[in-house]
Amino acid sequence: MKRPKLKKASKRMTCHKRYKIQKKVREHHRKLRKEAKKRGHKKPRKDPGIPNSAPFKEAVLREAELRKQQLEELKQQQKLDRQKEQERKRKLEDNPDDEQTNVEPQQEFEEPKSKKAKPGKQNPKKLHCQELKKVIEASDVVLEVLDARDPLGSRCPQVEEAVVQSGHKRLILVLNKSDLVPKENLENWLNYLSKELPTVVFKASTNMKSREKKMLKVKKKVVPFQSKLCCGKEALCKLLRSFQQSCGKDIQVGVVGFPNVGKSSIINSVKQERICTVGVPMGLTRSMQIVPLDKQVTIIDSPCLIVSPCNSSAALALRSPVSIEALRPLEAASAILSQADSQQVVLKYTVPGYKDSLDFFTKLAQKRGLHQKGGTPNIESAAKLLWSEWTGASLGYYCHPPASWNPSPHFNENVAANMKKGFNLEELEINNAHSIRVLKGPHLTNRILFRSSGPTSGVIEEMDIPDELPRQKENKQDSEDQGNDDENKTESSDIPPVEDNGEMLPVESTANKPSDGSVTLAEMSQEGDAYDFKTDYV
Ligand SMILES: Nc1nc2c(ncn2[C@@H]2O[C@H](COP(=O)(O)OP(=O)(O)OP(=O)(O)O)[C@@H](O)[C@H]2O)c(=O)[nH]1
Repeated sequence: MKRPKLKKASKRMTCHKRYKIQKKVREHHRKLRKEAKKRGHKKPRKDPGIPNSAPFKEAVLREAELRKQQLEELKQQQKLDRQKEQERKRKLEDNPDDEQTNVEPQQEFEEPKSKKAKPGKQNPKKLHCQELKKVIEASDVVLEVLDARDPLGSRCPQVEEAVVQSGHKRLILVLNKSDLVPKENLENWLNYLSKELPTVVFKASTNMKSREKKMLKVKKKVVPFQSKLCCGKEALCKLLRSFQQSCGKDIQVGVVGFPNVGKSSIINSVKQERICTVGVPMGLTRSMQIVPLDKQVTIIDSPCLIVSPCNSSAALALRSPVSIEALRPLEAASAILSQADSQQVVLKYTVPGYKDSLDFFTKLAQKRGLHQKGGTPNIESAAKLLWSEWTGASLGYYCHPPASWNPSPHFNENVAANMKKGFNLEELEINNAHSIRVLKGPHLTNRILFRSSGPTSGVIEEMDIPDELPRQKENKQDSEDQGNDDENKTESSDIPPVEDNGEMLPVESTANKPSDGSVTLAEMSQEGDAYDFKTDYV
């Protein structure tokens, strides 16, 4: 006989009873606190974080983020190992007599180990390239994310060529970080880039904290997200949908670009959720991540493009995800400074005029109170400060677009026309105009004119990456051999050579003359060292 279903007892109670319980709970907590106080326990103090005025705030955050990532990966690895061990034990327990199964699980267990060992031995840059190629191959539309502060410098001819050669893929340029450049400049760039490819003006949401995330989920209607923080989302989504409708099939959209241009931030902004890892450290994304936008459109996040060693020192300094210690800060910062407008630099950093980069770093160190023992200005710290600001996400610098339109070699008028097929470009134009209207430009003192080095070459073929890192190994060996000698070296050993008259040698010449046996920026890249994966991608 079927039993009638019992109705669940209601948890409702009288207010009197509820308040009584709450009071009891409060009393209980008070008692616990009192007892803890008696035992000498103090309430743990809240971490106040790093103040904005702290020097190297971004560098410190970067390192903390990397450490966190490494820890998470280690935990994940340990968890996987534990799971495999448990599985093996369970199989052994199930079939203790079966010799074959005794052997097989062992092999099964060992095989992934050897597979896992491979990536460690293989150059991690190659893995990076493999992932990137997978993303490009899987995509119908490739979004090339450009930093609006240097759009030309964040274009990668190699990726564009790969997309053009595929024949059927489409390429869209996304001008991200448009909040960091003056409006007129943004308009000029939009006009310039739109001649070649569909271009979307974008400003990704940057401070989407977990609290905001919760708020989004709870109060779906009162979302401060779109209006306040993100700009260009509608334009991008409508553009992708217009293409999807013209294709009549589901589409995959790959997001590619150099480190820190905001690929993951764009995906998070479009999804209005913190799905992809975002942060100031360069090269945070290490593998592709598939994010469905809706039923028809899927977005794929990709690891950053690898910068080729043939680029200028400034391009290497701005786009190589090396740790600040691995990079020679004075060399990197001088390369950046040499391409910036000196008057605006003076205005931004509120230092008196400077003769050369060494003079500037000395003055900056004095201004910011960066001193070594004995009170001499710590110019290396000043250089690090400048470098971390320029590779961070808040400094507003901008470049002028070329006077005339010079299409990239792989683009001709036919290719450009082909790339625009299937998109609703009139709608895009209206949406872009709206985005520019809504955006506030950076403050006058936060605008530095920068001379772009032109498109940055990227490495997308695995074979272009060396297997071994001979120089790095040599250096390691050397430093081990030198032992205590190195420890005795002062910080000044990193300072680039200075001419007799006190002037610092040009960046290129200093790049060729490492004073302490360490490799220069260009050398590091050539030998696969620009990405210090030991430090950044353990
Ligand atoms: N001001 C501003 N900052 C942005 C914008 N988009 C991203 N950022 C910041 O730029 C930094 C890098 O953003 P990510 O989304 O991690 O960049 P990514 O291209 O995915 O970086 P990788 O993982 O290195 O490839 C973060 O600190 C973001 O907060 C933007 O539109 N405006």
